[in-house]
Amino acid sequence: MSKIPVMEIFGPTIQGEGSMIGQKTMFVRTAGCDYSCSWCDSAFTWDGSGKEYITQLTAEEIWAELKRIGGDGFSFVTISGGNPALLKNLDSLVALLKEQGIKMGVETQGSRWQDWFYEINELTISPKPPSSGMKTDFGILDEIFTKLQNNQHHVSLKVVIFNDEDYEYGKAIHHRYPDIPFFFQVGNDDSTTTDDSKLISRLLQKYEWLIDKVVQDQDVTNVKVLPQLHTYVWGNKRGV
Ligand SMILES: C[S@@+](CC[C@H](N)C(=O)[O-])C[C@H]1O[C@@H](n2cnc3c(N)ncnc32)[C@H](O)[C@@H]1O
Ligand SMILES: Nc1nc2[nH]cc(C(=O)O)c2c(=O)[nH]1
Ligand code: SF4
Ligand SMILES: [Mg+2]
Repeated sequence: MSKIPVMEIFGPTIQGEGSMIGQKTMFVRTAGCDYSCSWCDSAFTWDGSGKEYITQLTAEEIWAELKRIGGDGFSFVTISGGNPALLKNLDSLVALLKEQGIKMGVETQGSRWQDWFYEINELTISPKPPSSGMKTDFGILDEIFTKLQNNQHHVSLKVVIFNDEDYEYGKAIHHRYPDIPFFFQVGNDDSTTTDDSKLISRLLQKYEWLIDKVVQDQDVTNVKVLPQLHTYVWGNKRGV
């Protein structure tokens, strides 16, 4: 059986972001990313600092770990990373979870397509704005939405916003794919601090700033504005 590079498996917790916010879920976080966003809150998946936590697991071993820590108390699994879309062989995990009656969410930046996307119940595509330092490949992004358009697939767009330029980028993404549910997400520019009360008041201010922009903007109507809910509860803690 082929092995999947896994950084962490945790839960049950709640989905803190995007279209499934509040959903009780387990998480499987894969290792490795084709991007290196300047503000990545999960840089340990790709910058070498989490190397010792990476294990190579088969789909069956991941399922066994999910059951060991989650018991019968879950029916949803979110696969994030790193970029899980780098892994063609995640099809084995996706098939196994489907067989077990588990619904799945995936978090990816939209830089790669995989055929197993068709099996995902809630696919979140999160293109990266200028502040990340990354360049969006619109060819691949177009391909992803073209492939998914005739499927009853739940796919949404989520763009993290740190500044005005990011906001303009988010709008451009929304206007390019107007039929895809769109989420503006507050950027966390201090993803290492352990001072939770300082972090939360800062993130609340940023949330208010982002809400103000959206409510005053005549060019955007059908969008949602969300914080990373888990940071308000657990700060920058890992594995929650
Ligand atoms: C860690 S990424 C992993 C999945 C995939 N690589 C991606 O970027 O979509 C999961 C989500 O966290 C978001 N994220 C990463 N760092 C963040 C930060 N500092 N503040 C807010 N959101 C962040 C990403 O934009 C993405 O939507
Ligand atoms: N609770 C919780 N919700 C999340 N939503 C997306 C996450 C991610 O890192 O991909 C994440 C995470 O790490 N924790
Ligand atoms: S694409 Fe996602 S995991 Fe990769 S560096 Fe950017 S935020 Fe981090
Ligand atoms: Mg996270």
